[in-house]
Amino acid sequence: MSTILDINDLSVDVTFDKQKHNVVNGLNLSIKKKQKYGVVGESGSGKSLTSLSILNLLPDVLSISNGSIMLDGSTDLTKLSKKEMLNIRGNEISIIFQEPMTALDPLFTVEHQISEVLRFHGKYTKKQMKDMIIDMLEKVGFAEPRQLLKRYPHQLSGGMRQRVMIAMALICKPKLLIADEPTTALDVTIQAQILDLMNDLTQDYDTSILMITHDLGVIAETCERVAVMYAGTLVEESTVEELFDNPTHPYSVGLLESVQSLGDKTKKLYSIPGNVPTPAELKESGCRFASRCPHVMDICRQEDPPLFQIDDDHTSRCWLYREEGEKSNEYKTSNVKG
Ligand SMILES: Nc1ncnc2c1ncn2[C@@H]1O[C@H](COP(=O)(O)OP(=O)(O)OP(=O)(O)O)[C@@H](O)[C@H]1O
Repeated sequence: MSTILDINDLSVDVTFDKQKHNVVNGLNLSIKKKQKYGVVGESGSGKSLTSLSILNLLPDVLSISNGSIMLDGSTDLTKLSKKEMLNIRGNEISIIFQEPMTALDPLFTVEHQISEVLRFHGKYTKKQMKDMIIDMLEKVGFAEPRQLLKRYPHQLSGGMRQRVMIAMALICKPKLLIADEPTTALDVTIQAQILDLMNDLTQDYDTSILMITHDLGVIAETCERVAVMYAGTLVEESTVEELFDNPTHPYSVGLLESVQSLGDKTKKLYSIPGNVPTPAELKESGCRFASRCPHVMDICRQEDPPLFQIDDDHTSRCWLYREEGEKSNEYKTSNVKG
C-alpha cells in the first residue's frame, strides 16, 4: 500500500515569555492510502498540534521548527503558503473538529455552507451543487435532506451538526480525513453512529483517516494502526490489535488500565498518577514520562530513549526494551523512525 501522508521528524515550538518551548518533538508518522490511523494520548500530548501542523493552521505563537509533511509523496505541506494550502484543505485533506459549531458559521444555512466548499474547489452549476448536496446529506443519514437545506446550525442537534460536518468534509472526496475528537461532545449512542458513518463513507471514497482522540475505545472501534503520544513525543506505535494485546510502554499500559478499570465495576477506577508536563516543565533530556513512570530507572532521567523495535511492526520509546532493540538489530537511533 502506498503512503498518503508521511510526517518526518516534525518538531513544533511555542513561544512565550520570549522563550521557545518544544511541544512536538521529532515526530514520524506514516499513513497509508485507505488506512485508518489513530493518534491517542491525554490532553496536552500534542495530538491537536500535529493535525493543525498538517493543515497549516497553527496559531501565531506556534511554529514548525523542523521536519516535513509529505502529501502523496510529492507535496511538502510545510512549504506551502496559506493560499496554496486553501486548495488542499477541503479538497485533498479535510478536518472534522470536536465541536462542529466552531467550524459551522451560525449565520448561514446548511446548503450555503456546503456549497461554499464545492464553489471553492470545483465548477458546478447551482443545480449540480444542490443535487450533490442532497445526495451527500442522504449519505450521512438524513432521511429528508431537502428539509435540511434551509436550516441554520443552531436548529440542529449536536449529532446532526456533526453529520453536516462530515458531509462538508467528504463532499470533495478528500484523500485524507483528519478527525480531531469527532465524537467527544456527543452522547454515547450517537458517538457509535457517527463513527460507523465515518468508517463506511471513507471506505466508499478510499479516504484515509487520521483519528485524533484521547479515547482508546474510539481507536479500537475505528483504526488499524495507532501511535501513542505523550508530551509531544511518539512513545509507541503498532497495529491496534497489538497495542491492546501487548502494550509495552508504561504510559500505554497505564492508558489501557484506565480504560479496563472503567468497564469493571469491581475494580477501583484507575488513572495514571500526575499530569502531562507543560512545555515549560520539560527537562532538557531524559524520558518525558519518567516523573510518572512506575518502572523509572536512572537512565530514564538522564538520556532520551530512542524508539526500540519490539518486533517487525511494533516500536516503543522505553529503556525497558533496550535489549529487544539490540537483539532485533534496530537499536540505532539513526535507523529507527522516532
Ligand atoms: N495556542 C497555544 N499557545 C500555547 N501553547 C499551546 C497552544 N496550543 C497548545 N499549546 C501547548 O502545546 C501542548 C500540546 O497541545 P495539544 O493541543 O496538541 O494537545 P492535545 O494532545 O491535542 O490535547 P487536547 O486534547 O487538550 O487538545 C500543550 O502542552 C499546550 O500547553
